[in-house]
Amino acid sequence: MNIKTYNAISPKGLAALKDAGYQINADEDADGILLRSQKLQNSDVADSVKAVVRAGAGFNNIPVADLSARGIPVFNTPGGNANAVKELTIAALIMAARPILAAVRFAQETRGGDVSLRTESNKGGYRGTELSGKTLGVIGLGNVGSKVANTALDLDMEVIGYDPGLNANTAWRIDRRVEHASNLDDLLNKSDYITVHIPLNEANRHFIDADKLAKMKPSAALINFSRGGIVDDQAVVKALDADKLRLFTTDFSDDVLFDQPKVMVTPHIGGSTIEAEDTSAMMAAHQMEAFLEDGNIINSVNFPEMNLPFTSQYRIGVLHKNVPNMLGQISKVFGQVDINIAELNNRSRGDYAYTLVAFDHLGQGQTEAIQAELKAIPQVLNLHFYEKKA
Ligand SMILES: NC(=O)C1=CN([C@@H]2O[C@H](COP(=O)(O)OP(=O)(O)OC[C@H]3O[C@@H](n4cnc5c(N)ncnc54)[C@H](O)[C@@H]3O)[C@@H](O)[C@H]2O)C=CC1
Ligand SMILES: O=C(O)CCC(=O)C(=O)O
Repeated sequence: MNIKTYNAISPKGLAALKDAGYQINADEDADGILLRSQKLQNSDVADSVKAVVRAGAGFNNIPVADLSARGIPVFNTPGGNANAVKELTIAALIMAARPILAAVRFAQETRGGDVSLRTESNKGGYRGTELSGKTLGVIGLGNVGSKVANTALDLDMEVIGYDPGLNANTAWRIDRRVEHASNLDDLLNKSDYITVHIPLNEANRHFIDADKLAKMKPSAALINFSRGGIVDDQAVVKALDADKLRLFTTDFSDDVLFDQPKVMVTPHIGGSTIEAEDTSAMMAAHQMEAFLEDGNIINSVNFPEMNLPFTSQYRIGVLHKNVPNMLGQISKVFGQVDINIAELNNRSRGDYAYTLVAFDHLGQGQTEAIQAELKAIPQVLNLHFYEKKA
C-alpha cells in the first residue's frame, strides 16, 4: 500500500510505516494520507484513499465534513505534542513577565566601553515581575491546557480553568488546586495572564473578541498557542493601542499584528520539538496501520472509536450513515450471500456510524458478492475488506 505525505513528517513515523511494508509517496494511487498543517482540499483526496491522518492535534486544515460524507475517517494524534506546547506556553508566560528579549537585544547592542558600567547602570530598564502569586486563566483544559494549568501551579501561580466540554479522562489529570470557572467572565476579570487552548471550529472563530477583551484587566497578557482565527487580532491591536491590554503573544502570524510593539509572534512552532514530532508521527503511523490492516479506528475525529482484536479470519468494515435499520440491512446481506457472521460490532457518532463484521469462512466469489451487495445499500458510504495476518 502507498501513503502520500504532506509536510515534514518525522523520520521515525515514516520508518514505522516502511517497516510495516508501506511505500511512501510512490507513483501510484494512495491508500492513506499523512499530513501536518497542509491545507487539504477535498479534491486532493483520491477515491483510493481510505484514511487521512493528521500528525498533530488540530484538524481545521482538513475538510472533515466532505470526507465524512465520503466515508473516509480522519484521525489526529491527541496529546502527542501537548508537552511541547505546554513548555512554549510557559516560556511565553515568563517572557510576558520579564523583558528578556529586549534585555538580550540591549546587551548585544551596547558594545565598547566599561562593561560593568554599561550593564549595571542600565539594567533598571529591564526589571520584570514574578509569576508567583499571579493568576493564570486557562481556557480549554484538554491535553495542552491541563498540562499548562498543572505546571503553572508549580510556578506558584493561582490557576483558574474554563472548559464546559471537558472530557472525563482529561478531568482526572487536572490538579484539584485548579479553580473551576463555571463562568468565563469570572476568569476574564480575575486573570493577570490568559492562555487559550481550544480548537478552531466555527463556534470558536473569534472566541476572544472585543467584548471578551474588554472584560480583561488592562494589565493582563494574552497568549494564543491554539490557532489564528480563535483570537480577533484586529480587536487585540485596538485593545493594545488603547492600553486596555498589556501584551499579546501568538504562534500565528497575521499582518495586522506586526506594527504593534506589544505583540510577540512565533511562526507556529508550538509542536515543533523533536520529541513531539516523533511521538505524533509514531501515533499517526500506528493509527494508519490499525485502520488499513485491521479496520480498527483509533482517535478518529469523525467516526466512532472501534479497536477490537482480530479474532476471526476475515472482517468487513462498513462506514455508513447513522440511521435506523443499518444493522438489519447489513446482516441481511450476509444472510443472502450465505456467510455466517461470527461477530458484529456497531458504533455511532453523530451522523455517522461504523459496523465491523467478523466471519471465518469465505467461499469462491463471495468477497465480490458481499461487497457489491453492501455497496448497494444507499446509506453505506464506504467499506473495506480485511484478512487476518498469518
Ligand atoms: N501551536 C501549535 O503548534 C499547536 C497548536 N495546537 C492547538 O491547540 C488546540 C488544543 O490542543 P489540545 O489541548 O491538544 O486539544 P484537546 O482536544 O485535547 O483539548 C481542547 C479542549 O478545548 C475545549 N474547548 C473547546 N471549545 C472550548 C471553548 N469554547 N471554551 C472552553 N473550552 C473549549 C474542549 O472541551 C477540550 O477539552 C488544538 O486544537 C490546536 O488547534 C495543538 C498543538 C500544537
Ligand atoms: O504540525 C505542526 O507542527 C503543527 C502542530 C499543531 O498545530 C497541532 O498539532 O495542532
